[in-house]
Amino acid sequence: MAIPLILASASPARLATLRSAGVEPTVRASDVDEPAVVQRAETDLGRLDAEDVALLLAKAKCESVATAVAEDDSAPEGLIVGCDSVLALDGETLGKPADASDAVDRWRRMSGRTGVLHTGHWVIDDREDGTGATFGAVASTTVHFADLSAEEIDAYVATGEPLHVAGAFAIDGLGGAYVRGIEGDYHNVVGISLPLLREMLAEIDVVWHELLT
Ligand SMILES: Nc1nc2c(ncn2[C@@H]2O[C@H](COP(=O)(O)OP(=O)(O)OP(=O)(O)O)[C@@H](O)[C@H]2O)c(=O)[nH]1
Repeated sequence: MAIPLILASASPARLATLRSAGVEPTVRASDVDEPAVVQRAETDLGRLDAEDVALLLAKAKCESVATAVAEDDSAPEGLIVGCDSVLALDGETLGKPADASDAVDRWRRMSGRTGVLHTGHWVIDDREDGTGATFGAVASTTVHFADLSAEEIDAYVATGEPLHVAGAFAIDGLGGAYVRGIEGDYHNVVGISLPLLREMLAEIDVVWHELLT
């Protein structure tokens, strides 16, 4: 019997990535107000860098779902995993574009340049016989963007894909032609780093294949 995993994310890409690796999670999205969480933290701590933001939001989502699971007698016990992805470019932390105009502006800056896609991962061991551990980590992947003409940027944004993803690009989608290369974990760009998750679970003595259905 596989150890149950609860994915605290509405991301179809994270779900597909886990499924492709043989893990069938229970999806339970959080309703975290991400800008409010960041603003509150920066009021206390000052400006956060991209990795801090990704980890903070992954933690907030995971904890929100853990609270909901605790209040729901019908919810399965298991390992709760939350994630958040952001693109660091020129010292800025970029999530999903606000609108098409923002996506065009982003690509005008990304074209021919390099950014780093950080995905924060947070795990709460909510198993009945588990460790109760709650901890996080960030995986970072360097992304080299191709040189795009203004016409290519407009055409890509017009597809709508950039509007739904952090960094305004999907490496496994229509944006694949616009990524010249990466250094680091590919799935981390898509939204969840499988090797990092494997290492995190090893910290609580969970062996990866114990998750496989
Ligand atoms: N398919 C794909 N999705 C990407 C890529 N880069 C970022 N994303 C998605 O962009 C979204 C980043 O926004 P997040 O706030 O981390 O996650 P979300 O989709 O809002 O879902 P929650 O975890 O419920 O907040 C995630 O769904 C990522 O999977 C990519 O290269 N390919």
